[in-house]
Amino acid sequence: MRDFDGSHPALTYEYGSCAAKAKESGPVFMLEEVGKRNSKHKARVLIHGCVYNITCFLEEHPGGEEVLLEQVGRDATESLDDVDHSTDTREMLKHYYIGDIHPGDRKNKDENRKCERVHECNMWNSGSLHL
Ligand code: HEM
Repeated sequence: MRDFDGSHPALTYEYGSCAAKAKESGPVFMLEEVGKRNSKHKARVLIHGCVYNITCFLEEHPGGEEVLLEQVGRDATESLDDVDHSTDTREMLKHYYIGDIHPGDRKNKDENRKCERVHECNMWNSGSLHL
């Protein structure tokens, strides 16, 4: 019989005490790694030196799924910046943040840019969720 007290360890971390425990930045990816094994079911992109998993957003994108799929596994910075996206887009990206790109794979203009993330457990009091 499984000893299960109803609290999954991962969920405890994510939604319980993550504010105290969560690291400020995520894992570091090599560009090559971001480019591997992407699909509609696992869609990662690099934007300004930050790595995002946008799988859940593909179908929601107001500009269509296709344009995002073309960027999957790549540096989508220019394509994103070429379109007149609102500041909401930047806010939204924080929710999909999964890590940083290795400093050796960063473009110069991304050097001092800090990747921002939203701690889901903190959404209610961080002001990042506008009700
Ligand atoms: C992961 C990256 C992206 C996110 C989070 C994102 C998010 C959004 C959001 C929230 C909008 C609604 C309008 C706004 O608030 O600006 C939008 C619109 C749009 N996006 Fe993106 N976008 C991304 C990447 C791209 C890329 C790479 C392209 C094109 C190559 C693109 C093309 C468009 C277009 C054409 C619209 C306008 C749709 C319309 O008003 O009919 N987006 N996007």
